[in-house]
Amino acid sequence: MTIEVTAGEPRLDALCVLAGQVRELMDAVALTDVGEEELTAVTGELSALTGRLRAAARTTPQPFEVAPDGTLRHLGNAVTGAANPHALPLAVERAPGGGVRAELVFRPLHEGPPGAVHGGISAMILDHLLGQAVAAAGLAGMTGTLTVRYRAPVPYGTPLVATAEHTRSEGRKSWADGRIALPDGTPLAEATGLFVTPAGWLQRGPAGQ
Ligand SMILES: CCCCCCCC(=O)SCCNC(=O)CCNC(=O)[C@H](O)C(C)(C)COP(=O)(O)OP(=O)(O)OC[C@H]1O[C@@H](n2cnc3c(N)ncnc32)[C@H](O)[C@@H]1OP(=O)(O)O
Repeated sequence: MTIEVTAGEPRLDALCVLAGQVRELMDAVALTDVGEEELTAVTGELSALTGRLRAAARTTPQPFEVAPDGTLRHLGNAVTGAANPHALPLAVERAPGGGVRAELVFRPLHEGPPGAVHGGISAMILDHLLGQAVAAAGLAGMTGTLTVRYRAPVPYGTPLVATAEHTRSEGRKSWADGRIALPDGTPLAEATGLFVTPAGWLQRGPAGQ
């Protein structure tokens, strides 16, 4: 899955490419079977590379910002941020029938129980998607509660589809439902969540603008 980075921003583009390379590194670490000597040698090289990146460092990830095309983006986000190696990254889009959807493939490094994705990783994806469904309805909020029903083990290495939709609002409170499913629609994990719009956001917006 590739995330388009707005043209004309070569440094951010390079940062996202670096983050993608680090994701490959993380996968390689999780699966490597090379011997102890090679592990020690690679650790030494990585330590030197880490030092080079820390030569000029910020204290927070890439912020919420307005991209040159006018859209709001958050390249540092732990779920969607192309500049964050922790992110899949998830590419969320508006669903044709309303709500939001994302296609995703979990990887072996997301393993919790043997052969399946960690429940907390699934919950993280659902949390974000439900939040984005609420935001798509014009009601951005922070998660107040998230309830997940794990119906079947979520596999990694398999194409999956996550969907979510805003269901109702009362004042600053909004609810959303969502699920991670097989491509044929069979639900594996289902969630419902309550999102509260902090009073301050009504004046300033989530990015503090
Ligand atoms: C587009 C991007 C999508 C991103 C999605 C990602 C979402 C996330 O992961 S957010 C991170 C996880 N969540 C958090 O860190 C939230 C931490 N908590 C908070 O910041 C605050 O407690 C917050 C914002 C939820 C509520 O604070 P505040 O606005 O002061 O609430 P408050 O005025 O006390 O209550 C407002 C209403 O919400 C209800 N409420 C507040 N918190 C909760 C809660 N946790 N559970 C249930 N109800 C709640 C109150 O009962 C009250 O209801 P009513 O109006 O009926 O009396």
